[in-house]
Order: sequence, then C-alpha cells, then structure tokens
Amino acid sequence: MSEPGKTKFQIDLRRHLREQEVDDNLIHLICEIAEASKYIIHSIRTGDLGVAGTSNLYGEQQLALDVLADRILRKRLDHSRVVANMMSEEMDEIIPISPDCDGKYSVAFDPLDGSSLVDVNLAVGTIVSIFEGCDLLQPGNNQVAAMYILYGPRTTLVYSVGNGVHEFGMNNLMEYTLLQENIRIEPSGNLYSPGGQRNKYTPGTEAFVTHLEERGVKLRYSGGFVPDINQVLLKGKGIFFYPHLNDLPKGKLRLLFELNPMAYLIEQAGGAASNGHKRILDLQPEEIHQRAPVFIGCKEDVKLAEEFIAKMETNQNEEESKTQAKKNSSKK
Ligand SMILES: O=P(O)(O)OC[C@H]1O[C@](O)(COP(=O)(O)O)[C@@H](O)[C@@H]1O
Ligand SMILES: [Mg+2]
Ligand SMILES: [Mg+2]
Repeated sequence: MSEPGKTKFQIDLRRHLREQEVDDNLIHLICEIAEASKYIIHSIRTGDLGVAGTSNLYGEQQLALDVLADRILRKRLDHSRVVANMMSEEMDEIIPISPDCDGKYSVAFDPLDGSSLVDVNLAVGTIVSIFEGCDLLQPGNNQVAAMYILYGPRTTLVYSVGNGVHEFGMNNLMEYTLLQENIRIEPSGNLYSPGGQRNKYTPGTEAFVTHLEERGVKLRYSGGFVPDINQVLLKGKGIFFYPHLNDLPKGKLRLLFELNPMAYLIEQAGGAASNGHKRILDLQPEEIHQRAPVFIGCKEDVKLAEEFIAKMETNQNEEESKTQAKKNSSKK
C-alpha cells in the first residue's frame, strides 16, 4: 500500500524506454505505435462492423475495421521519419518509406488481429515486429523489438527490446503507464489454448492434446491470438498452439506479422516457441505472407509437443516403410 498523502509515482512508456537506454529513433517508433493504438481503439468502439468489400492476399474478406486500423498505423509510420520499410497482414507487398536505412527500422504488423471478434465484443489486438535497417525477410531472431496492444476490458501494451518483457496499462488520459516489469513464464503450465479443428490434427498433435487432458490441464481459448497469448504470458503458465492441420500443412498464423513478434516476447519471458520441429525465431522466411504451425508458451510443454510430434512421425515413417517392403516382396 502507498503511504497516505503520497501519490503513487507512475512510469510512462517513453520514460521506461529511456531508462533502458533504447536508441532514440526506436523510442520514437514504439511511442508512435502506442499513439496510433489510441485511434485504433476509437475505431473499434465506434466504427462500422461490416465488411470492406475487399479481400486480402490470403483471400480473406477484409472488414472495414481491418482496413481502418491498417490505414491508421500506416499513416503514423509513414510520417514517423524513422521507418525504412513497412509491411502488414492487410497489404500485398512491402511499402518502402525511405531508401536510406541508416538509423531506421523496418516494421511488420498485424493492425487488428482477431477483427472478426469485434462484433461479438471479444478482445482483439495489434501485433508489431521491428527490425533494424531495411530487411523484413530475415529470421525473427534478428528482431530488435516486438510489442502488442490488447484491446480488452482494459487496454494494455506489452513490449520488449530484448531486455525482458514489460506490461503497460492505458489510463483515463490515454497514457500507457507501467503495470509490470520483467514478466516471467514458468517451465510448465496448467492451461492450453488449442487453435484449429481437432479432427484435422496430425497424430502427433492429437497425442499431445490427449496427454495434456490426462494431466488435467484446463482449456482456455478465446479465438484471438493476442488475448490468448496474453493469458499464457500473464498467468505465467500454459501453451497456445495452432498446429499443422491435415488440410492446412502450414497452419494458419503468419510468421512475420503474428508468430515472430509473439515468439520474441514469449522467449524474453523465459518461454519457448516452435513450429513443432524448430524454433520459430530460427525460421528463414521465404516470402512475406508465409504461414507456420506454432506451439508457444511454457518451455517444457513446447518441448513435449515437439517430442510427441517427432515420435508419431517416426512411427508413421516406420509403418510406411514396412508397408512398402511388404508390397515389394509380394511383387517378387
Ligand atoms: O478461427 P480460428 O481458426 O480458431 O483462428 C483463430 C486465430 O485466427 C486469428 O483470428 C487470425 O488473425 P486475423 O484475425 O488477423 O486474421 C487469430 O487471432 C486467432 O488465433
Ligand atoms: Mg492476424
Ligand atoms: Mg489481422
């Protein structure tokens, strides 16, 4: 409890960044994104909930809110004077802002993740990945910062510049002030957040889920990547996955806009993120809109998922070679 007569001292986002000796241009960039989020909240609260009449590169129908949130962030970054290239889930290609990369940053973002949940009043978010210089097609391990803003019953902002993960809350004056520093995730958890239709899971993922259920782990899935990840991070326990499905071998979520920034934040908190075989942050993107399966959260649970997947794949390969050998011998 604070002492009577003394106002609790609040640390705002800019001050926190300065205290961590972050480069001035990066501070400016992160604060510009935080500013943009105020206008995104306004459009979520008051904007048109209908479709925009256009579709994005994935063939998904864009909602008016997707387009609006994209425009808000794009404008802000365009005028920030610290951005070299930018790219969003709603754009078809990279947008060059400045040919001079020196001291500048490139930004990949999902302006309004989970936008189809706004009409049922569930939580949504903005996800941002930041690289130094011009190159956006590099492994997530090279990110210099990542952040998300969660538009839930309260608005919170979570960021990392490679020095721990920190949470800020938006106050009545629409300023972000520090809530928690250096958030940590436990090695193993008691909740799971499973994306994708279960009857399309591969045998490895299915075996992993059965194991979790036998362990008594609780199911907690909202359908919004940002609130689902925020839950794992802030409870400090759990695993989110959107695995490879029989008809979607690369899963649903996008490496550059969704997985890299979340993997960076979760690793900074002591967790792990894998595509079922490899660390997400080691994946070399071949194209901008690349998708990947993801298992992300408590380190031991992610490792367990990898083990179940590897084991079932080995069993499957052995079965296949046995069947092939039988076929070959019956031909002789
Ligand atoms: O509807 P599903 O298949 O459960 O997928 C949910 C996932 O898809 C997403 O909505 C995809 O993001 P977008 O809304 O930006 O397309 C994630 O937020 C969420 O984790
Ligand atoms: Mg998204
Ligand atoms: Mg989106």
